[in-house]
Amino acid sequence: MPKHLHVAAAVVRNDKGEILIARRPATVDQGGLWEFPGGKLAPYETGRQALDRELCEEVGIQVESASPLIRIHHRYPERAVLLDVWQVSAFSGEAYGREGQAVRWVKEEDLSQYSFPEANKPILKALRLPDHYMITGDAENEEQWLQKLHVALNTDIELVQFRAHDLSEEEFVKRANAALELTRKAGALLLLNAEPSILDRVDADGIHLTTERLSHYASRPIPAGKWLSCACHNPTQLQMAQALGADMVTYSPVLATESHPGVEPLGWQEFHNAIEPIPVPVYALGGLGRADIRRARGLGGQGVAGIRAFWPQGAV
Ligand SMILES: Nc1nc2c([nH]c(=O)n2[C@H]2C[C@H](O)[C@@H](COP(=O)(O)OP(=O)(O)OP(=O)(O)O)O2)c(=O)[nH]1
Ligand SMILES: [Mg+2]
Repeated sequence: MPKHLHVAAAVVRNDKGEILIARRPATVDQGGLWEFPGGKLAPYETGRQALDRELCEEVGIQVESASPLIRIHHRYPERAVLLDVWQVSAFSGEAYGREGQAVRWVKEEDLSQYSFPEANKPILKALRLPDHYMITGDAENEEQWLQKLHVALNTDIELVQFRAHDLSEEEFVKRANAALELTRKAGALLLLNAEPSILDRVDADGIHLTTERLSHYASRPIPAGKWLSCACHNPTQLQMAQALGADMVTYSPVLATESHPGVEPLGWQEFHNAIEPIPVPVYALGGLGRADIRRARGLGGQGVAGIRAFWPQGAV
């Protein structure tokens, strides 16, 4: 049985929005690669305590405010690690390599130019995803629907799943192209809840697979440059989504919802237990709203997804 290491690591941002990375010495595990500063938990330390200590020891800063980002279980040939990754938004001190290692502040969009350990891949995804994910709802007509999308994008929606099971394919494509114009202007991502082949007709940012569609694929059905989201309701489906290389998943129903009466909710404990081994950003879905984002993140999720909580209700 390989040794299992619990490691706390931090994505530290400065006030220019840049992220702190450090280079691992050539001689250690994953040597020569860039990393987010951090290290192993000492006995009896919590992740947050280890984070504070390691950042002080390695890069000379004092953490003032941190929140959980993602937990990643990963198996290297030599050892298994649990990366307990935090986002640090406030700190004091000037970062430098206290152990002689190179450290750099880099723009988020430039992180992909650096080589990180294999386990870090989901961190780079989680960083680019917001903590709430809007699924589109109804409107009286197309014009009002686009108006609602516009209103949502003007508030703080950065990730949209276009879901409309009652439209014909032609109508869906037409509306998706109109939606794409709005999301592009707003700098938001648009995922289509449809067959992956729809990307030939709409150059959206990605696809959301229903659980039913998820079960039809043995490998990733869209290119790496597009985002793949999957709907999951049990641990087996989470594993299937992970095997397809999903970039994010929704997990539901965490609480009871009006849209699925009679379906037994999973509850928060089960949400946490199910997603813990899955190194993919997970949005909690089902009867949740903005007030639940902190809880979802505290339990290892990326945030909350929903229709009702985010899609403008009534006339706009
Ligand atoms: N700190 C950190 N470790 C990472 C990252 N990605 C990744 O796979 N790891 C792995 C590499 C190592 O196997 C383990 C971290 O262990 P470490 O050797 O840095 O721990 P440490 O700082 O406590 O080191 P030391 O006191 O033993 O010198 O986690 C990352 O982004 N940051
Ligand atoms: Mg370290």
